[in-house]
Amino acid sequence: MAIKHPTVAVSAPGKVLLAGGYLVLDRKHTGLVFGLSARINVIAGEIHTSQGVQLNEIMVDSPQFLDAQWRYGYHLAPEGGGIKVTQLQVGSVICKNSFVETTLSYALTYINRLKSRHSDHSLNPSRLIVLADNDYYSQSTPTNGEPGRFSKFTVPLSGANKTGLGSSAALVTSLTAALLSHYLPKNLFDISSSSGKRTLHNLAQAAHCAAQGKVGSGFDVAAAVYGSCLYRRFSPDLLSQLPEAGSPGFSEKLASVVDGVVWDVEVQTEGLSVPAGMALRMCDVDCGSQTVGMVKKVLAWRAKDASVSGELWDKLQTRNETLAAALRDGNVADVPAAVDAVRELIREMGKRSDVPIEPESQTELLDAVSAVEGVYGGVVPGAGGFDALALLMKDDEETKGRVEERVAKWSQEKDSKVRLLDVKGEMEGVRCEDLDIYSGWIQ
Ligand SMILES: Nc1ncnc2c1ncn2[C@@H]1O[C@H](COP(=O)(O)OP(=O)(O)OP(=O)(O)O)[C@@H](O)[C@H]1O
Ligand SMILES: C[C@@](O)(CCOP(=O)(O)O)CC(=O)O
Repeated sequence: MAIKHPTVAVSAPGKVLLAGGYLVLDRKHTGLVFGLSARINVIAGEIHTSQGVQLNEIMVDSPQFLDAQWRYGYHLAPEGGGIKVTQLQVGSVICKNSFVETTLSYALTYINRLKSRHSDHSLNPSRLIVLADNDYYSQSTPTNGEPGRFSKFTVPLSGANKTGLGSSAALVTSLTAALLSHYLPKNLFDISSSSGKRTLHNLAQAAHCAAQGKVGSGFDVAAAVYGSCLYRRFSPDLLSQLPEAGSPGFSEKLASVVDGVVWDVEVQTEGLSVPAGMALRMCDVDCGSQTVGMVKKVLAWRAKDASVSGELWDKLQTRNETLAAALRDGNVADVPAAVDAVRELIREMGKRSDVPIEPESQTELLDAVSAVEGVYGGVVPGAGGFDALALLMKDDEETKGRVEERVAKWSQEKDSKVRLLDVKGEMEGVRCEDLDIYSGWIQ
Protein backbone atom coordinates (compact mmCIF):
# COMPACT_ATOMS: atom_id res chain seq x y z
CA MET A 1 0.00 0.00 0.00
CA ALA A 2 1.29 3.47 -0.83
CA ILE A 3 2.32 5.46 2.22
CA LYS A 4 0.51 8.73 2.80
CA HIS A 5 2.95 11.62 2.88
CA PRO A 6 1.90 14.73 4.81
CA THR A 7 1.35 18.15 3.27
CA VAL A 8 4.06 20.38 4.70
CA ALA A 9 5.16 23.99 4.34
CA VAL A 10 8.59 25.48 4.96
CA SER A 11 10.16 28.86 4.39
CA ALA A 12 13.74 30.08 4.08
CA PRO A 13 15.00 33.67 4.34
CA GLY A 14 16.80 35.83 1.81
CA LYS A 15 20.25 37.22 2.56
CA VAL A 16 22.48 40.22 2.68
CA LEU A 17 26.25 40.18 3.06
CA LEU A 18 26.74 43.31 5.17
CA ALA A 19 30.54 43.04 5.14
CA GLY A 20 33.07 40.58 3.76
CA GLY A 21 32.20 40.71 0.05
CA TYR A 22 35.02 39.04 -1.98
CA LEU A 23 36.97 38.26 1.23
CA VAL A 24 34.45 35.53 2.09
CA LEU A 25 35.44 33.65 -1.08
CA ASP A 26 38.67 32.81 0.76
CA ARG A 27 38.52 30.51 3.79
CA LYS A 28 41.02 32.78 5.49
CA HIS A 29 38.31 35.39 5.96
CA THR A 30 34.71 35.59 7.18
CA GLY A 31 31.52 37.34 6.11
CA LEU A 32 28.88 39.19 8.15
CA VAL A 33 25.75 37.51 6.82
CA PHE A 34 22.21 38.54 7.69
CA GLY A 35 19.06 36.57 6.97
CA LEU A 36 16.12 38.71 5.87
CA SER A 37 12.42 38.79 6.70
CA ALA A 38 11.62 38.21 2.99
CA ARG A 39 11.14 34.45 2.66
CA ILE A 40 10.59 31.92 -0.05
CA ASN A 41 7.89 29.47 0.99
CA VAL A 42 7.31 26.02 -0.44
CA ILE A 43 4.27 23.85 0.23
CA ALA A 44 4.62 20.16 -0.66
CA GLY A 45 1.67 17.77 -0.96
CA GLU A 46 0.59 14.62 -2.75
CA ILE A 47 -0.99 14.60 -6.18
CA HIS A 48 -4.18 12.58 -6.02
CA THR A 49 -4.60 10.53 -9.18
CA SER A 50 -7.72 8.70 -10.31
CA GLN A 51 -7.87 5.05 -9.33
CA GLY A 52 -5.73 2.83 -11.50
CA VAL A 53 -3.82 5.75 -13.01
CA GLN A 54 -0.09 5.41 -12.50
CA LEU A 55 2.04 8.45 -13.11
CA ASN A 56 5.47 9.52 -11.98
CA GLU A 57 5.13 13.25 -11.97
CA ILE A 58 6.33 16.15 -9.87
CA MET A 59 4.65 19.47 -10.45
CA VAL A 60 6.16 22.76 -9.28
CA ASP A 61 4.01 25.88 -9.41
CA SER A 62 4.92 29.50 -8.80
CA PRO A 63 1.38 30.88 -8.99
CA GLN A 64 2.40 34.52 -8.49
CA PHE A 65 3.80 34.57 -12.04
CA LEU A 66 2.49 33.91 -15.54
CA ASP A 67 3.43 30.60 -17.19
CA ALA A 68 5.27 29.50 -14.06
CA GLN A 69 4.47 25.84 -13.86
CA TRP A 70 7.18 23.25 -14.35
CA ARG A 71 6.25 19.56 -14.64
CA TYR A 72 8.71 16.71 -14.54
CA GLY A 73 8.64 12.98 -15.04
CA TYR A 74 11.14 10.98 -12.97
CA HIS A 75 12.77 7.59 -13.09
CA LEU A 76 15.66 5.68 -11.57
CA ALA A 77 18.74 6.17 -13.77
CA PRO A 78 20.94 3.09 -14.46
CA GLU A 79 24.28 2.40 -12.75
CA GLY A 80 23.46 4.25 -9.56
CA GLY A 81 22.70 7.53 -11.32
CA GLY A 82 19.95 8.33 -8.84
CA ILE A 83 16.61 9.89 -9.73
CA LYS A 84 16.63 11.55 -13.11
CA VAL A 85 13.97 14.15 -13.78
CA THR A 86 12.86 15.11 -17.27
CA GLN A 87 10.78 18.18 -17.92
CA LEU A 88 7.40 17.51 -19.52
CA GLN A 89 6.09 19.88 -22.11
CA VAL A 90 2.97 21.78 -21.06
CA GLY A 91 1.37 23.69 -23.94
CA SER A 92 3.43 24.81 -26.90
CA VAL A 93 6.48 26.24 -25.11
CA ILE A 94 8.84 24.65 -22.64
CA CYS A 95 10.18 27.10 -20.10
CA LYS A 96 13.10 25.85 -18.05
CA ASN A 97 13.89 26.54 -14.42
CA SER A 98 17.34 25.12 -13.78
CA PHE A 99 17.27 25.85 -10.04
CA VAL A 100 14.04 23.88 -9.66
CA GLU A 101 15.14 21.04 -11.95
CA THR A 102 18.56 20.56 -10.35
CA THR A 103 17.12 20.72 -6.84
CA LEU A 104 14.59 18.01 -7.73
CA SER A 105 17.30 15.67 -9.06
CA TYR A 106 19.52 16.22 -6.03
CA ALA A 107 16.83 16.02 -3.34
CA LEU A 108 14.93 13.08 -4.89
CA THR A 109 18.15 11.13 -5.41
CA TYR A 110 19.08 11.63 -1.77
CA ILE A 111 15.55 10.78 -0.56
CA ASN A 112 15.25 7.67 -2.73
CA ARG A 113 18.57 6.31 -1.50
CA LEU A 114 17.61 6.81 2.13
CA LYS A 115 14.14 5.33 1.64
CA SER A 116 15.38 2.23 -0.13
CA ARG A 117 17.85 1.60 2.66
CA HIS A 118 14.81 1.54 4.96
CA SER A 119 12.91 -0.85 2.63
CA ASP A 120 10.53 1.84 1.44
CA HIS A 121 10.61 2.26 -2.31
CA SER A 122 7.70 4.63 -2.76
CA LEU A 123 8.38 7.96 -4.32
CA ASN A 124 4.83 9.09 -4.96
CA PRO A 125 3.96 11.97 -7.26
CA SER A 126 3.88 15.34 -5.56
CA ARG A 127 3.00 18.96 -6.14
CA LEU A 128 5.04 21.87 -4.83
CA ILE A 129 3.86 25.46 -4.62
CA VAL A 130 6.38 28.29 -4.38
CA LEU A 131 5.38 31.63 -2.82
CA ALA A 132 7.89 34.48 -2.53
CA ASP A 133 7.55 37.59 -0.38
CA ASN A 134 7.08 40.75 -2.43
CA ASP A 135 10.43 42.38 -1.68
CA TYR A 136 12.27 39.88 -3.89
CA TYR A 137 11.00 41.78 -6.91
CA SER A 138 11.01 45.49 -7.76
CA GLN A 139 7.86 47.52 -7.49
CA SER A 140 8.27 48.45 -11.13
CA THR A 141 7.03 44.94 -11.92
CA PRO A 142 3.27 45.23 -12.54
CA THR A 143 0.95 43.46 -10.11
CA ASN A 144 -2.68 42.44 -10.30
CA GLY A 145 -4.82 44.32 -7.75
CA GLU A 146 -3.92 45.05 -4.13
CA PRO A 147 -0.71 43.31 -3.14
CA GLY A 148 -1.07 41.04 -0.13
CA ARG A 149 1.94 39.25 1.36
CA PHE A 150 2.34 37.39 -1.94
CA SER A 151 1.59 39.63 -4.95
CA LYS A 152 0.22 38.27 -8.17
CA PHE A 153 2.37 39.62 -10.99
CA THR A 154 1.24 40.16 -14.56
CA VAL A 155 4.57 38.97 -15.97
CA PRO A 156 6.46 35.66 -16.14
CA LEU A 157 9.25 35.08 -13.59
CA SER A 158 11.86 36.09 -16.18
CA GLY A 159 10.15 39.47 -16.55
CA ALA A 160 10.21 40.31 -12.82
CA ASN A 161 13.06 42.62 -11.78
CA LYS A 162 14.96 41.02 -8.90
CA THR A 163 16.11 43.10 -5.96
CA GLY A 164 19.10 40.77 -5.27
CA LEU A 165 17.92 39.26 -1.97
CA GLY A 166 19.09 35.77 -2.88
CA SER A 167 15.92 34.25 -4.30
CA SER A 168 17.69 31.27 -5.86
CA ALA A 169 19.42 30.21 -2.61
CA ALA A 170 16.21 30.63 -0.59
CA LEU A 171 14.28 28.73 -3.27
CA VAL A 172 16.75 25.82 -3.47
CA THR A 173 16.88 25.60 0.34
CA SER A 174 13.12 25.72 0.93
CA LEU A 175 12.40 23.36 -1.99
CA THR A 176 14.96 20.86 -0.66
CA ALA A 177 13.59 21.18 2.89
CA ALA A 178 9.99 20.74 1.70
CA LEU A 179 10.86 17.60 -0.29
CA LEU A 180 12.83 16.06 2.60
CA SER A 181 10.05 16.86 5.10
CA HIS A 182 7.32 15.59 2.78
CA TYR A 183 8.92 12.27 1.81
CA LEU A 184 10.92 11.28 4.87
CA PRO A 185 9.65 10.32 8.32
CA LYS A 186 10.74 12.58 11.18
CA ASN A 187 13.29 10.07 12.47
CA LEU A 188 15.16 10.38 9.16
CA PHE A 189 14.79 14.13 8.64
CA ASP A 190 13.80 16.77 11.16
CA ILE A 191 14.27 20.35 10.02
CA SER A 192 14.33 21.64 13.60
CA SER A 193 17.27 19.44 14.65
CA SER A 194 20.92 20.35 14.13
CA SER A 195 21.57 17.17 12.15
CA GLY A 196 18.55 17.95 9.92
CA LYS A 197 19.91 21.44 9.28
CA ARG A 198 23.34 20.02 8.47
CA THR A 199 21.88 17.58 5.92
CA LEU A 200 19.79 20.36 4.41
CA HIS A 201 22.73 22.76 4.26
CA ASN A 202 25.06 20.27 2.54
CA LEU A 203 22.43 19.10 0.05
CA ALA A 204 21.24 22.63 -0.77
CA GLN A 205 24.82 23.92 -1.23
CA ALA A 206 25.56 21.06 -3.64
CA ALA A 207 22.35 21.62 -5.63
CA HIS A 208 22.73 25.41 -5.71
CA CYS A 209 26.33 25.22 -6.96
CA ALA A 210 25.34 22.71 -9.65
CA ALA A 211 22.39 24.86 -10.78
CA GLN A 212 24.40 28.07 -10.99
CA GLY A 213 27.30 26.28 -12.65
CA LYS A 214 29.92 27.53 -10.21
CA VAL A 215 31.02 27.16 -6.61
CA GLY A 216 30.58 30.54 -4.89
CA SER A 217 31.21 31.14 -1.20
CA GLY A 218 27.79 29.72 -0.33
CA PHE A 219 26.95 32.45 2.20
CA ASP A 220 23.48 32.80 0.65
CA VAL A 221 22.57 29.15 1.23
CA ALA A 222 24.02 29.33 4.76
CA ALA A 223 21.76 32.34 5.47
CA ALA A 224 18.76 30.47 4.07
CA VAL A 225 19.42 27.50 6.40
CA TYR A 226 20.83 29.12 9.55
CA GLY A 227 19.78 32.80 9.31
CA SER A 228 22.16 35.55 10.46
CA CYS A 229 25.70 34.38 11.19
CA LEU A 230 29.42 34.94 10.91
CA TYR A 231 30.30 32.71 7.98
CA ARG A 232 33.49 30.96 6.90
CA ARG A 233 33.09 29.12 3.63
CA PHE A 234 33.59 25.40 2.93
CA SER A 235 36.55 24.22 0.82
CA PRO A 236 35.35 24.25 -2.78
CA ASP A 237 37.09 20.87 -3.37
CA LEU A 238 34.33 19.23 -1.34
CA LEU A 239 32.01 19.50 -4.31
CA SER A 240 34.51 18.93 -7.09
CA GLN A 241 34.21 15.12 -7.26
CA LEU A 242 30.44 15.17 -7.73
CA PRO A 243 29.51 13.81 -11.18
CA GLU A 244 26.60 15.27 -13.11
CA ALA A 245 23.15 14.36 -11.75
CA GLY A 246 21.91 11.12 -13.37
CA SER A 247 25.37 9.91 -14.41
CA PRO A 248 26.80 6.58 -13.10
CA GLY A 249 27.61 6.64 -9.38
CA PHE A 250 25.91 9.99 -8.73
CA SER A 251 23.67 8.63 -5.98
CA GLU A 252 26.49 7.21 -3.86
CA LYS A 253 28.77 10.21 -4.36
CA LEU A 254 25.98 12.61 -3.41
CA ALA A 255 25.22 10.67 -0.23
CA SER A 256 28.91 10.68 0.62
CA VAL A 257 29.21 14.46 0.09
CA VAL A 258 26.08 15.14 2.17
CA ASP A 259 26.58 12.68 5.05
CA GLY A 260 29.92 10.95 4.65
CA VAL A 261 32.42 13.78 4.86
CA VAL A 262 32.92 16.46 7.46
CA TRP A 263 32.40 19.92 5.99
CA ASP A 264 34.85 22.58 7.09
CA VAL A 265 32.19 25.32 6.84
CA GLU A 266 31.86 27.50 9.97
CA VAL A 267 28.53 29.10 10.78
CA GLN A 268 28.48 31.09 14.03
CA THR A 269 24.90 32.10 14.66
CA GLU A 270 25.92 33.64 17.99
CA GLY A 271 28.54 35.69 16.17
CA LEU A 272 26.24 38.28 14.63
CA SER A 273 23.10 40.21 15.60
CA VAL A 274 21.92 43.81 15.73
CA PRO A 275 21.46 45.71 18.97
CA ALA A 276 17.93 46.05 20.38
CA GLY A 277 16.18 49.01 18.77
CA MET A 278 18.34 48.86 15.62
CA ALA A 279 17.24 47.39 12.29
CA LEU A 280 19.13 46.35 9.22
CA ARG A 281 17.16 47.49 6.19
CA MET A 282 17.67 47.41 2.43
CA CYS A 283 17.28 49.96 -0.36
CA ASP A 284 16.70 48.96 -3.94
CA VAL A 285 18.50 51.28 -6.36
CA ASP A 286 17.16 51.06 -9.86
CA CYS A 287 19.39 53.16 -12.07
CA GLY A 288 19.62 50.88 -15.08
CA SER A 289 23.35 50.26 -14.91
CA GLN A 290 24.81 46.79 -14.72
CA THR A 291 28.23 45.51 -13.94
CA VAL A 292 29.33 42.10 -15.04
CA GLY A 293 32.45 40.19 -14.15
CA MET A 294 33.14 42.09 -10.92
CA VAL A 295 34.22 38.99 -9.02
CA LYS A 296 36.57 37.89 -11.79
CA LYS A 297 38.20 41.29 -11.96
CA VAL A 298 38.65 41.67 -8.21
CA LEU A 299 40.15 38.18 -7.95
CA ALA A 300 42.48 38.86 -10.88
CA TRP A 301 43.78 41.95 -9.05
CA ARG A 302 44.03 39.93 -5.80
CA ALA A 303 46.27 37.39 -7.57
CA LYS A 304 48.33 39.89 -9.54
CA ASP A 305 49.01 42.33 -6.76
CA ALA A 306 49.24 39.71 -4.01
CA SER A 307 51.18 41.58 -1.37
CA VAL A 308 49.24 44.88 -1.49
CA SER A 309 45.88 43.16 -1.85
CA GLY A 310 46.67 40.61 0.88
CA GLU A 311 47.53 43.38 3.31
CA LEU A 312 44.37 45.28 2.39
CA TRP A 313 42.19 42.17 2.87
CA ASP A 314 43.71 41.44 6.27
CA LYS A 315 43.10 45.02 7.36
CA LEU A 316 39.55 44.93 6.03
CA GLN A 317 38.92 41.60 7.81
CA THR A 318 39.94 43.24 11.11
CA ARG A 319 37.61 46.18 10.47
CA ASN A 320 34.75 43.83 9.54
CA GLU A 321 35.29 41.97 12.82
CA THR A 322 35.23 45.26 14.73
CA LEU A 323 31.88 46.07 13.13
CA ALA A 324 30.53 42.59 13.96
CA ALA A 325 31.62 42.99 17.58
CA ALA A 326 30.04 46.45 17.93
CA LEU A 327 26.75 45.09 16.58
CA ARG A 328 26.81 41.87 18.60
CA ASP A 329 27.81 43.57 21.85
CA GLY A 330 25.23 46.33 21.46
CA ASN A 331 27.82 49.14 21.31
CA VAL A 332 25.55 51.39 19.26
CA ALA A 333 27.77 54.46 19.64
CA ASP A 334 30.67 52.61 17.96
CA VAL A 335 28.67 51.53 14.90
CA PRO A 336 28.96 54.68 12.71
CA ALA A 337 32.76 54.80 12.94
CA ALA A 338 33.03 51.04 12.41
CA VAL A 339 30.89 51.27 9.25
CA ASP A 340 32.91 54.20 7.91
CA ALA A 341 36.17 52.34 8.52
CA VAL A 342 34.89 49.38 6.47
CA ARG A 343 33.67 51.65 3.67
CA GLU A 344 37.03 53.39 3.45
CA LEU A 345 38.82 50.14 2.61
CA ILE A 346 36.03 48.95 0.31
CA ARG A 347 36.57 52.09 -1.74
CA GLU A 348 40.31 51.46 -1.77
CA MET A 349 39.74 47.89 -2.95
CA GLY A 350 37.47 49.24 -5.70
CA LYS A 351 40.02 51.81 -6.79
CA ARG A 352 42.95 49.38 -6.84
CA SER A 353 41.05 46.65 -8.71
CA ASP A 354 39.28 49.15 -10.97
CA VAL A 355 35.87 47.73 -10.06
CA PRO A 356 32.95 49.97 -9.01
CA ILE A 357 32.39 48.25 -5.65
CA GLU A 358 31.31 51.47 -3.95
CA PRO A 359 30.98 53.73 -7.00
CA GLU A 360 30.83 57.47 -6.53
CA SER A 361 27.07 57.67 -6.96
CA GLN A 362 26.65 55.15 -4.14
CA THR A 363 29.15 57.03 -1.95
CA GLU A 364 27.06 60.17 -2.35
CA LEU A 365 23.82 58.32 -1.68
CA LEU A 366 25.22 56.50 1.37
CA ASP A 367 26.57 59.76 2.77
CA ALA A 368 23.22 61.47 2.22
CA VAL A 369 21.21 58.70 3.88
CA SER A 370 23.74 58.31 6.71
CA ALA A 371 23.19 61.99 7.59
CA VAL A 372 19.48 61.34 8.27
CA GLU A 373 18.62 61.39 11.98
CA GLY A 374 18.41 57.82 13.33
CA VAL A 375 20.66 56.26 10.65
CA TYR A 376 23.91 54.74 11.96
CA GLY A 377 25.41 54.13 8.52
CA GLY A 378 25.17 51.97 5.46
CA VAL A 379 27.19 49.99 2.94
CA VAL A 380 27.00 48.59 -0.58
CA PRO A 381 26.35 44.95 0.33
CA GLY A 382 27.76 41.77 -1.21
CA ALA A 383 29.71 42.36 -4.37
CA GLY A 384 28.74 46.06 -4.26
CA GLY A 385 27.86 47.95 -7.42
CA PHE A 386 25.04 50.26 -8.27
CA ASP A 387 21.89 48.43 -7.31
CA ALA A 388 21.45 48.16 -3.54
CA LEU A 389 22.26 49.59 -0.12
CA ALA A 390 22.13 48.00 3.32
CA LEU A 391 21.37 50.44 6.13
CA LEU A 392 21.71 50.20 9.90
CA MET A 393 19.09 52.45 11.43
CA LYS A 394 16.78 52.97 14.38
CA ASP A 395 13.92 50.52 14.23
CA ASP A 396 11.06 53.02 14.45
CA GLU A 397 8.47 54.56 12.15
CA GLU A 398 9.89 58.10 12.47
CA THR A 399 13.32 57.08 11.18
CA LYS A 400 11.74 54.98 8.43
CA GLY A 401 9.65 58.01 7.37
CA ARG A 402 12.70 60.28 7.30
CA VAL A 403 14.72 57.82 5.22
CA GLU A 404 11.83 57.35 2.78
CA GLU A 405 11.59 61.11 2.40
CA ARG A 406 15.34 61.43 1.82
CA VAL A 407 15.50 58.73 -0.82
CA ALA A 408 12.41 60.12 -2.57
CA LYS A 409 14.12 63.53 -2.78
CA TRP A 410 17.31 61.85 -4.02
CA SER A 411 15.42 59.96 -6.71
CA GLN A 412 13.86 63.17 -7.96
CA GLU A 413 17.11 65.11 -8.01
CA LYS A 414 19.27 62.37 -9.53
CA ASP A 415 16.80 60.77 -11.89
CA SER A 416 17.31 57.34 -10.35
CA LYS A 417 14.77 55.25 -8.44
CA VAL A 418 15.78 54.52 -4.87
CA ARG A 419 13.30 52.76 -2.61
CA LEU A 420 13.45 51.60 1.01
CA LEU A 421 12.21 48.01 1.03
CA ASP A 422 9.99 46.62 3.79
CA VAL A 423 12.43 43.81 4.46
CA LYS A 424 14.51 43.74 7.65
CA GLY A 425 17.39 41.67 8.99
CA GLU A 426 16.16 38.65 10.88
CA MET A 427 17.95 36.02 12.94
CA GLU A 428 15.99 32.88 12.08
CA GLY A 429 16.81 30.54 9.21
CA VAL A 430 14.67 27.85 7.64
CA ARG A 431 11.49 26.88 9.49
CA CYS A 432 8.24 24.93 9.19
CA GLU A 433 5.14 27.03 8.63
CA ASP A 434 1.42 26.58 9.34
CA LEU A 435 -0.58 25.89 6.22
CA ASP A 436 -3.14 28.60 7.19
CA ILE A 437 -0.76 31.35 6.00
CA TYR A 438 -1.30 30.21 2.43
CA SER A 439 -5.08 30.15 2.26
CA GLY A 440 -6.22 31.21 -1.18
CA TRP A 441 -3.04 29.83 -2.75
CA ILE A 442 -3.46 26.11 -2.07
CA GLN A 443 -6.50 24.08 -3.01
N1 LIG B 1 9.42 32.53 -7.05
C1 LIG B 1 10.21 31.71 -7.72
N2 LIG B 1 9.71 30.56 -8.25
C2 LIG B 1 10.49 29.70 -8.93
N3 LIG B 1 11.79 29.90 -9.16
C3 LIG B 1 12.35 31.02 -8.65
C4 LIG B 1 11.59 31.96 -7.90
N4 LIG B 1 12.42 32.97 -7.55
C5 LIG B 1 13.64 32.67 -8.04
N5 LIG B 1 13.62 31.51 -8.70
C6 LIG B 1 14.76 30.83 -9.38
O1 LIG B 1 15.95 31.55 -9.06
C7 LIG B 1 16.50 32.17 -10.25
C8 LIG B 1 17.08 33.53 -9.91
O2 LIG B 1 18.32 33.31 -9.34
P1 LIG B 1 19.51 34.37 -9.36
O3 LIG B 1 20.68 33.72 -8.71
O4 LIG B 1 19.63 34.92 -10.73
O5 LIG B 1 18.91 35.52 -8.47
P2 LIG B 1 19.02 35.85 -6.96
O6 LIG B 1 19.42 34.64 -6.22
O7 LIG B 1 17.74 36.49 -6.50
O8 LIG B 1 20.11 36.96 -7.06
P3 LIG B 1 21.29 37.41 -6.12
O9 LIG B 1 22.21 36.21 -6.01
O10 LIG B 1 21.87 38.56 -6.87
O11 LIG B 1 20.70 37.80 -4.83
C9 LIG B 1 15.32 32.21 -11.22
O12 LIG B 1 15.77 32.21 -12.56
C10 LIG B 1 14.59 30.92 -10.88
O13 LIG B 1 15.26 29.81 -11.45
C1 LIG C 1 31.46 38.74 -4.20
C2 LIG C 1 30.84 37.71 -3.25
O1 LIG C 1 31.72 37.56 -2.13
C3 LIG C 1 29.52 38.23 -2.69
C4 LIG C 1 28.39 38.40 -3.69
O2 LIG C 1 27.25 38.80 -2.98
P1 LIG C 1 25.89 39.32 -3.68
O3 LIG C 1 25.46 38.26 -4.63
O4 LIG C 1 26.25 40.62 -4.34
O5 LIG C 1 24.93 39.51 -2.53
C5 LIG C 1 30.68 36.37 -3.99
C6 LIG C 1 30.38 35.20 -3.07
O6 LIG C 1 30.55 35.31 -1.84
O7 LIG C 1 29.98 34.12 -3.59
